[in-house]
Amino acid sequence: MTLKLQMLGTGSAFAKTYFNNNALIYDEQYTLLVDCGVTAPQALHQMNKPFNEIDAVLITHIHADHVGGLEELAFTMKFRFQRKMKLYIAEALVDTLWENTLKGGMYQKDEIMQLSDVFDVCPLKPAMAYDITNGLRIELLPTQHIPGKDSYSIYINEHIFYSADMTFNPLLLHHLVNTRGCDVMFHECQLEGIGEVHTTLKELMSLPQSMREMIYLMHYADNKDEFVGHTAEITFLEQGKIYSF
Ligand SMILES: Nc1ccn([C@@H]2O[C@@H]3COP(=O)(O)O[C@H]3[C@H]2O)c(=O)n1
Ligand SMILES: [Zn+2]
Ligand SMILES: [Zn+2]
Repeated sequence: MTLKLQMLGTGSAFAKTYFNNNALIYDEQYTLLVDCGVTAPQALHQMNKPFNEIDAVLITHIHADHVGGLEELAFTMKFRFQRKMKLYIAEALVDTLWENTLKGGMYQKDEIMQLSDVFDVCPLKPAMAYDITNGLRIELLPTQHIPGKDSYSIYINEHIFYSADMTFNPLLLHHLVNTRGCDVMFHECQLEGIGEVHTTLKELMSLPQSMREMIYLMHYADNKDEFVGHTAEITFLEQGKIYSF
């Protein structure tokens, strides 16, 4: 199963030269949007890709750079394309996405009263694999990001780890490589400072060479170019480029 991945953006939450860290995953004619941040509508517009060319959206956690574009996506689907997009979301996030994020902007008496009025909601149980298509299997892995906040990484097709936002978890990374056949990691990265809610480049550099070779960095700050050439075997993911795995 070969998948294609294209980052809509590779920036950290407040980056200004990169769009939010959101991805398109392609399996032949099927397109899954992974996270839909504030900048996702603009990024898709620049790629000439209207919302109705996307089959489903999956969200990893509730921060504006991951869900801030959902209101525009859902309104556009409802009023312009007259249909709902499929929304893959951890079951623990369903109520809070509506009550604490979307309801304020989207509520409309008798028309939009709940999340299922604007999305075809598909709640996912963590640590359970789901076949989205014949060639795309996803599993949400609960990971630490912000204290008390549910947040998930994604394990794709039994060999690709997509961290989303998380603090460094070398035990999980070793476990995935040693017992689950992981050989590619798209990992978020804080280039400088202490990683209170993110994983730092320094932490990723502390992994063995064999694991560094698997890592593609994403969710990085505007000064990323200062670090090119200083990441040993680790590679930077480039916004807009299509990768095959
Ligand atoms: N305890 C926190 C909480 C949040 N933040 C910043 O807010 C951003 C929210 O999106 P993010 O991509 O998770 O990155 C977070 C931090 O930049 C932070 O730096 N410390
Ligand atoms: Zn983020
Ligand atoms: Zn976050």
